Amino acid sequence: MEKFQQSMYDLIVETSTKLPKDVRRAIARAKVRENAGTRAAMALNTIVENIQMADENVSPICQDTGLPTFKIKVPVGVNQIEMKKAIRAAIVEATKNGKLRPNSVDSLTGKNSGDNLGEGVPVIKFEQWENDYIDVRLILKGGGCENKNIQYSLPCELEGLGRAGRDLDGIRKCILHAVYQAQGQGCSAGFIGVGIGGDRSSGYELAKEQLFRPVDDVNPIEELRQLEEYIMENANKLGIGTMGFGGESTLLGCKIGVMHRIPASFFVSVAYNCWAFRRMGVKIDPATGEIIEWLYQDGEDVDFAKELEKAEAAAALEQGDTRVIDLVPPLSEEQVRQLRVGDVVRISGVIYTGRDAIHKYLMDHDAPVDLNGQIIYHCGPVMLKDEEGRWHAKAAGPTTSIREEPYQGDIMKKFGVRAVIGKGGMGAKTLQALKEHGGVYLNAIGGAAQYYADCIKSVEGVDLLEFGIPEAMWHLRVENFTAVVTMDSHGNSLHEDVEKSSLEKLAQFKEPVFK
Ligand SMILES: O=C(O)C[C@H](O)C(=O)O
Ligand code: SF4
Repeated sequence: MEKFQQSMYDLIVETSTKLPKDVRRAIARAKVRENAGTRAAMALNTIVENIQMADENVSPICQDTGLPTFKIKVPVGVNQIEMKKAIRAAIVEATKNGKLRPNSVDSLTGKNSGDNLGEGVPVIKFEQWENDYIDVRLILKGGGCENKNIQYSLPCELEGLGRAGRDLDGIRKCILHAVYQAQGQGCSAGFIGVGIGGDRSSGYELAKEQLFRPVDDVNPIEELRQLEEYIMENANKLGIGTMGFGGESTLLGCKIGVMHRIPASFFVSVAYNCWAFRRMGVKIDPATGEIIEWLYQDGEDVDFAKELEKAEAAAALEQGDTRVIDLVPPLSEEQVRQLRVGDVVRISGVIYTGRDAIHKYLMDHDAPVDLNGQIIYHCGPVMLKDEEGRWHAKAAGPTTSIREEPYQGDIMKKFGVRAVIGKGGMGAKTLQALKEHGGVYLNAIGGAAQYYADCIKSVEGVDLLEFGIPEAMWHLRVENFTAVVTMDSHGNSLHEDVEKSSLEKLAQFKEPVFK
């Protein structure tokens, strides 16, 4: 087994940097559906470009490593303790090499361990089997989509859909509702795994297990096959679209599993995974530890380079009616008030990252830099220091902004911040503050971590690094950083509009389908 650690390192790097073929095909299908020229189509093009860049740079597709989860099947007699040690060592090495972001945080002190190890991290689950090889599967499921997982206890009342009872039709309603409530915040278009039955923990476990099924397999249970097909057809009618910009591609895959339950409980658990569906697997020789075969690599590969050429040609034709506005911070109130929902902005200059820890901190501390007229970027990048001690951004896409909702408006007013960049949109409190104070919300494309890292020309400084790499305030000099205005200072919010219209569309699925 002396090659096992290297094999695990290769698996981690491959999972973090290259999407498997089945996922690529699903994204390519979504591209065909999304109408050229819309914001959703533009977002999908950025996603495709990002996938391509991650391939070429062998760098993380998305900056969020998630909670690395290994599922391993071993022949009887294989030493699991040694395997665990090798996996942990491979995780540390991949983190050191910028293939993973240090993502393991002490829940009580908030301290980032710096190497992706911690109490219960990574997750490693073993099972024995009677085959003569080892099967290792890895999923890197990010936090934004994890936060959109949802569990229903039937019977229940669902907004838009009415009562969901303890039957297949009730399950149908829960799944549609799960897609609706995620909106664009889990970086749609997404994939869902559904677990029917079990208790609260085994139900979620089953839901997550479904994410290991190939996207294009067929459910062997006839009712579930029908339900999967129904969901794929109808969830895409909700009009949420890529990034929640509105559009035709909301769901890329739906896999449903079932287990027994106890008489009093009926859970439907839904695990939501973003488009950056990083899960991979290998077969391992138990004698040497070498990789015998890569999984999820059957079937046709998608030539994204060709797809991009087509998209660029279409975009050139559509350019006409899009306002593209160049912004160089510091921004004035007047400049910001000219921006309207739907405008595309291109930022050049220095922007400051700030996410959960920074927002909490700024509520009762001074800012480490003058933020007047400045732009805050909701982002926790992957950073590497070179031999001369200079920092480089290896992956830097936006994080889910709604988590900052309790703070954002107050912080914008307190420090004179004029714009925030993030993804998934923000709520009524922030919208009101944008109106009162003169501010704007800019939606970047979630998961496009290579695309945005490429816009970062230098790292000019960092404050509050004691919060850990993802939570520190990085000063990033960017060039042509592109984002879409989705909330403006005139009370308009694309997110509010899409949420409202998708709720109306959800209501069309109220009547029973599976009797
Ligand atoms: O932690 C992050 O970088 C982002 C997170 O995955 C998110 O979707 O909000
Ligand atoms: S930022 Fe988006 S793509 Fe990345 S892990 Fe979070 S939900 Fe997934």
